[in-house]
Amino acid sequence: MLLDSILGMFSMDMGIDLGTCSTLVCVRDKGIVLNEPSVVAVRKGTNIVLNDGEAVGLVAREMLGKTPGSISAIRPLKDGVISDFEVTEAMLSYFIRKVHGRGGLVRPRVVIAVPSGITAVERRAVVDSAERAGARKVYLVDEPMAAGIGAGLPITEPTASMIVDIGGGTTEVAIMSLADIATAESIRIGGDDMDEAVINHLKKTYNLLIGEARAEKVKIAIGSAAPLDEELTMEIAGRDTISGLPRKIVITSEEIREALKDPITAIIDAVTTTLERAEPELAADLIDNGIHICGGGSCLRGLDIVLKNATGLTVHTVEDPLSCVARGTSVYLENLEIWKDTMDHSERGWE
Ligand SMILES: Nc1ncnc2c1ncn2[C@@H]1O[C@H](COP(=O)(O)OP(=O)(O)OP(=O)(O)O)[C@@H](O)[C@H]1O
Repeated sequence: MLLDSILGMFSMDMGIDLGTCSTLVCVRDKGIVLNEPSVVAVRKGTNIVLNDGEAVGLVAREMLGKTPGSISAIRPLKDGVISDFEVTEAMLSYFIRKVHGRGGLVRPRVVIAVPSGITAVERRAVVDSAERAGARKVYLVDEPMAAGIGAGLPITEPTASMIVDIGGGTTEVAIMSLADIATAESIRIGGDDMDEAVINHLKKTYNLLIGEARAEKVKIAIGSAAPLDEELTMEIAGRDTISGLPRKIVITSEEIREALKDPITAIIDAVTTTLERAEPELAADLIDNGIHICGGGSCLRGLDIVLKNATGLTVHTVEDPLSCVARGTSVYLENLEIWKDTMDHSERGWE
């Protein structure tokens, strides 16, 4: 333990929100120092990362449009968990190197936020990947706890705090009290499923094929969960599935809302089931404390309204909803000496 504290002085310990869409890294006393897409550019059909392992994150996304054909973009996390180990390791290793610098004397300790619903095997995979990517010691925290702490909720107090974190691949719902998760639900549905719903709608209704990036743009530009004061329209280009030729159409926010119904209903169901399973005392606290929503998906117009209607509780969107998990990991870093024994961690490493 003493050795670890001394080593800590020579390494730049970091907190990582390893997300399906983006990865954020924060460093003690410096806040968020990296925020890049969780994308890796590899030579097509292989796991070889381009540019000697440097084609990761923003660089990978930029390279994509420029040299199509020989390069494929891999998102190594799916539904919030690692779907491609080798590529995740390459990605983590690049991010750790970028933040820590090659000159770092000692390998860093790393706190990683993971979905609360992942299996022990999946947790192990995250630890192994981070260790091989250059971490000295790896600690895991549950995403809802990190989100609660990052949002400044009183999760260590004897009152209920409820977090709904809607990410790209997962939605995490948790009721917390006394620094522990009392009831939680993690579903593998998030913003990516909304994009897919947009793609399917356009294919089915207009025989128009669009890609994921364009579908995400539609969702962000005119997507909603509840009726808007002023409904919106948008022109969208894609490829006609019958003629094979490019074509443009105009779509409305009403039809996109209808298309998004399934993933949104799944999110609402996860929230109501969690509430139904909560201890009555904690459920009662939530009448005053309300629900806090975060993650990129919480920015969808009207999501707060449909959640309020379904639960009867006040719904607050946390400040800076995309970075609250990362901010929470940085609080864990600050308190690592006190909290580390309560956290899931790698058995190897020096202590
Ligand atoms: N304004 C917006 N309206 C709707 N959705 C949005 C908006 N901004 C971002 N998103 C969506 O939020 C999702 C990404 O959220 P976030 O960065 O919190 O996920 P992540 O942490 O990478 O994923 P996960 O937690 O599942 O691993 C994407 O699906 C993105 O399209």
